[in-house]
Amino acid sequence: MSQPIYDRVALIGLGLIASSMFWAIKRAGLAKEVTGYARSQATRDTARQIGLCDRICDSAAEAAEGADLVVLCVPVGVMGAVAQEIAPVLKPGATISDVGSVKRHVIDAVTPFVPEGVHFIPAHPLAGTEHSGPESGFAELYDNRWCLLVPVEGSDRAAVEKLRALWEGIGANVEEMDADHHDLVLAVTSHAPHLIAYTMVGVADDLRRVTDSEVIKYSAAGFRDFTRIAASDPTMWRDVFLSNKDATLEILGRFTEELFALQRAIRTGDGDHLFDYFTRTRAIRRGIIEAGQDTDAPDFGRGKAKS
Ligand SMILES: NC(=O)c1ccc[n+]([C@@H]2O[C@H](COP(=O)([O-])OP(=O)(O)OC[C@H]3O[C@@H](n4cnc5c(N)ncnc54)[C@H](O)[C@@H]3O)[C@@H](O)[C@H]2O)c1
Ligand SMILES: O=C(O)C(=O)C[C@]1(C(=O)O)C=C[C@@H](O)C=C1
Repeated sequence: MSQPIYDRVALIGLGLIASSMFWAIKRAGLAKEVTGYARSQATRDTARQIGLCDRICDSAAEAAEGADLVVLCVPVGVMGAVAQEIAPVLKPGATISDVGSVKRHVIDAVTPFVPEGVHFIPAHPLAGTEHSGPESGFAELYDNRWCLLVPVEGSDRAAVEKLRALWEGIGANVEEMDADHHDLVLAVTSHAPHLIAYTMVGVADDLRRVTDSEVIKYSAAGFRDFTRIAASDPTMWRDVFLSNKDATLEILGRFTEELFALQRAIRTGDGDHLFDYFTRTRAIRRGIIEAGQDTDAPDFGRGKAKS
């Protein structure tokens, strides 16, 4: 057990990310009290039943009042509205943070409501699953995963370091990044891949009408991975795409160009193009495994990839 970093932490929105934060904060003893609030009565009831948070409140303002750290764990599209709701009760010197998958939009939406004397430090843990809701969280979610802090101009360094200590205390490796750069990187590594998975599963579903249940019956491992990603929360991902429009469209444009080139290589029988392309992409995968970034990958061959 560590020393508490904050006396009181408030988690607004009690889904996968908040519930995992709660269990990890408790595991390490990083806060004296954690309060929580979710919009629906059903979620609050479930949270109480499973012992999520020390105190479940019936409004966001009640949960945030007197907190030293308030973390917005709601979909990106409602961050601004929730910040507006809690702004009047935030205590001077408190930190307000978020976990949204997009940063520029959240900064623009929340900043107007941050009271004088309150520190706003956006964050994004690069960890998740396809599950959502209060029962989906687990203490180990952030272990050895990145959490990116995106301090805004003039952020108080002591407040940033305190938030860094919290994320490190719950298992994450922390780095700082500029908001626009974050949104471009995540468009490549997370947002576009999710859209591609949604599309692939949608195509297979259309095809299913022709082949009956064969798509499901014979679904290969690659396709099953797509279906896992495509099972992610629709509200969360709708908001991600609508709020990271430019970067996602830029990456999808490049994706479409490369897809056309591969399509052409198949049509014209250009095996060299296909072979060179797949050799390049294989090296990327091996690089990720060698860097220890894929904790799900089997151990065999790790660090011993042949060319
Ligand atoms: N799931 C992931 O893989 C992942 C990873 C990193 C970051 N994120 C980000 O974390 C945030 C939360 O995602 P999650 O996966 O925990 O979602 P989730 O669907 O599991 O939980 C979201 C919670 O927010 C509540 N909520 C929605 N609107 C609200 C409102 N107006 N006021 C109060 N509560 C409200 C919902 O009832 C729910 O309890 C999102 O911004 C998402 O972009 C998600
Ligand atoms: O592992 C998964 O299921 C995820 O999709 C997690 C994932 C990702 O794309 O890596 C999803 C959204 C985030 O904002 C961060 C992490």
